[in-house]
Amino acid sequence: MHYIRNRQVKISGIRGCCFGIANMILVKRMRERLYSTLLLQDISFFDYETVGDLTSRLGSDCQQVSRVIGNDLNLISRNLLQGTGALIYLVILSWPLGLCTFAICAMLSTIMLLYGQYQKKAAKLIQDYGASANEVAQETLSLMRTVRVYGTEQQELGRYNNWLEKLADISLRQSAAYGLWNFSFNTLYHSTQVIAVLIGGMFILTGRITAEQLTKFILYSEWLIYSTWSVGDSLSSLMQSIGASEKVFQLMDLPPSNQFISTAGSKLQRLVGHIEFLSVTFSYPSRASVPVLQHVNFQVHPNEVVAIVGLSGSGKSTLVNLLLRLYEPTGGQIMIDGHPIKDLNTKWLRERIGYVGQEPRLLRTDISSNIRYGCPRVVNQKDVERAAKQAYAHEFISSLPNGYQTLVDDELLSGGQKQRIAIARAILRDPDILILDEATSALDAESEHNIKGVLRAVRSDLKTKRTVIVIAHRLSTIQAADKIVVMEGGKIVQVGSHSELLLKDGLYSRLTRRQADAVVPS
Ligand SMILES: Nc1ncnc2c1ncn2[C@@H]1O[C@H](COP(=O)(O)OP(=O)(O)OP(=O)(O)O)[C@@H](O)[C@H]1O
Repeated sequence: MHYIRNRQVKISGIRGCCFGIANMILVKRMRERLYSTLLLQDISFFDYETVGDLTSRLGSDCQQVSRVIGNDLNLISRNLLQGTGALIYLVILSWPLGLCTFAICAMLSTIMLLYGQYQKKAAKLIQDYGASANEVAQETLSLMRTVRVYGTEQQELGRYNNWLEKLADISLRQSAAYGLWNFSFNTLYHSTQVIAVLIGGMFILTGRITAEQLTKFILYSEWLIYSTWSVGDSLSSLMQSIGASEKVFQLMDLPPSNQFISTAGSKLQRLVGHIEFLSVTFSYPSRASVPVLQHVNFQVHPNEVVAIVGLSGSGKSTLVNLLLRLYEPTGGQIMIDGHPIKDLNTKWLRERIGYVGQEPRLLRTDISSNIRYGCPRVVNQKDVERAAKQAYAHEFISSLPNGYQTLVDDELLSGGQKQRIAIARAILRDPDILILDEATSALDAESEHNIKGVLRAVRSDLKTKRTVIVIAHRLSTIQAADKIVVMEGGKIVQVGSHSELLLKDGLYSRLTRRQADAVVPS
């Protein structure tokens, strides 16, 4: 045994190094593959999965899976080979003794398989609970301001502790199972030696084997038992890895969304910007039974500025989501320049749309890179600054110590400043269709005035004519729109210009009156 162990120690350095490298390569490949699969999923996929869960799959789960190749499989195969050799030699030395030892090893293997199965289940639970704990922590830390303002630190700690307790409970059971497994191993290991000495002693007395053969037998049976134990140990950790990896492999096997097949769909020579919604009906996949849009019909002519207004939750942003092909309509269809949107190449279409979302988020990089983000054409710093000027962002950017090179992230700028950067980003693309979803909601009165200026500039600039869709809560920003579409409960209830709609006693005039009342103190 000493000889075997010494040899194992000598080669373990080289083996450890090789498997360390293999491990590193494997983890990297798995993370790359998983990340690229996630990036190519439909948006609806992210309505079901949580960010904390996905990030822990990318992190600790990938690491756990790599142990399978890096260590366990290697140990299992080596010990299986050693154990089989030892068993053959034991049977040759004395078949009755050899069979007794084999029977003990079979018992050990059965216990080991049961233990392995348990470890697999426990590992899966540990990964799930760990992911849930991560999710809570990630959510709480990213909403720190809300937590602080509402004083919910203890509540959040309780939520986190709840998962930690579940984790501790399952880890405790896992340790107990490990103790039981080791106890069974020790008992069976010693019983091999007792059987060898008792039966072997009798065999020596009857002259069936010599004392030297019995000594060899005891040594080799130790080897066999050690190998069986080692296989069991590695198998349980292999099972843990498999338990942890199930979700990782499920995620890695997801096919990419069809919209990422670059050859799919046609590319028009140019995008004119004529948009038609024909009896469009839609429900979000995560709430399939709740209709969000019902038979929506309207059209936007090329170079028109169309405003969409309505109460909160009436489906305004959903219309834009469908136009950006983040979701597919469940009924009816959307036409762009006379072509069904689903027949157009998605990448080509999105490259021609500039979009400013409700809560634009910035990347942790400099302002210039944030403005250039995703721009499909080659642009220089002058273009960036021109776009920033049009978005009325140039002045505040220039006042920062490092100007356009200032490192920003989501926390370092005000809501209005972030929106202005997002508007500059959309303008820099020189899009054929510009979509501003509540782009003025976080802007102060002066900036709102400036954004109205942007809209005016967009309309009057004959060289850069484009179709513009504006979703706004503040009706004062969209009075000059060519057409105003009024939505209520997923349906279009009014369409017309500001003055036309004011003359009718409908939702638009009610909303306008309500906003005017809110501004003028009674
Ligand atoms: N990803 C989603 N999954 C399920 N339901 C959603 C999802 N996004 C929005 N909804 C639901 O769809 C409905 C319309 O939402 P939408 O964001 O389009 O309204 P909106 O008119 O833009 O509202 P607001 O003016 O408040 O932004 C709402 O009832 C909302 O709860």
